[in-house]
Amino acid sequence: TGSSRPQRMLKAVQKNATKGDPQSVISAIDHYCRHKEWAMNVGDDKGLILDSVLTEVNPSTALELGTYCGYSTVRIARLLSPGSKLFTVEFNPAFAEVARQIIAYAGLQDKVTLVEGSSGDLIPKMKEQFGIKYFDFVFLDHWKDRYVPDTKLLEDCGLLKKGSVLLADNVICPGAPEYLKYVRNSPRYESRYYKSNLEYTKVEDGLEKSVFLG
Ligand SMILES: Cn1cnc(CNC(=O)c2cc(-c3ccc(F)cc3)cc(O)c2O)c1
Ligand SMILES: [Mg+2]
Repeated sequence: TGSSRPQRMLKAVQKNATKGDPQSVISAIDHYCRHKEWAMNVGDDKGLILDSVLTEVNPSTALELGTYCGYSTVRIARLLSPGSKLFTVEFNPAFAEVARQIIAYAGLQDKVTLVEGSSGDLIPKMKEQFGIKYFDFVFLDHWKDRYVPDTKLLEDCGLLKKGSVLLADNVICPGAPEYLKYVRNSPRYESRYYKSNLEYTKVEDGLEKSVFLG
């Protein structure tokens, strides 16, 4: 059988990027997805917003829900301070396999722990399994109908502290209407919408940044 889109993306990285150079991995994926075949990475436009929020928060322990091929994993991990850690959760084993190779190609494997499984199952186990106290930063980019239940789970498991930042992708396209209602109406969050566009297109999309107030 033929290759998959994630496997073709990995090939493009191995062909066009420099081993150990995260920026070249990001550029190789963006070029491939803009000129060869679209893929659901956060992309370069929203990626710049992700970079700026991440740099502002400078998290010690970050969580990503929805690894896919590891594009945003590389974007986040490349900006972490020494000793900081990124945990990323992916349900799909084929995606996880490609992501591991892309993260390793970027040379970021020591900063990243990729956990395979469903976020709903894994979040309650993270404190005990990885000795995590809190997440300073959470990037939500998995199934859009999981954004609300997993945010509630993070709260209930005591994994958010005052000032923890949630950044959610795709709040317009494909959309996460219940999530926007939840964080915008809750007294426990201060939310702000960053208008942008769906990766590699002119369609509107954006990121919602929500600060947990404790
Ligand atoms: C299967 N699967 C594994 N992970 C996920 C979660 N991610 C998404 O669903 C996702 C979807 C889109 C998108 C798809 C089609 C379209 F026409 C427009 C937008 C964009 C994104 O940035 C996403 O994150 C889905
Ligand atoms: Mg997305």
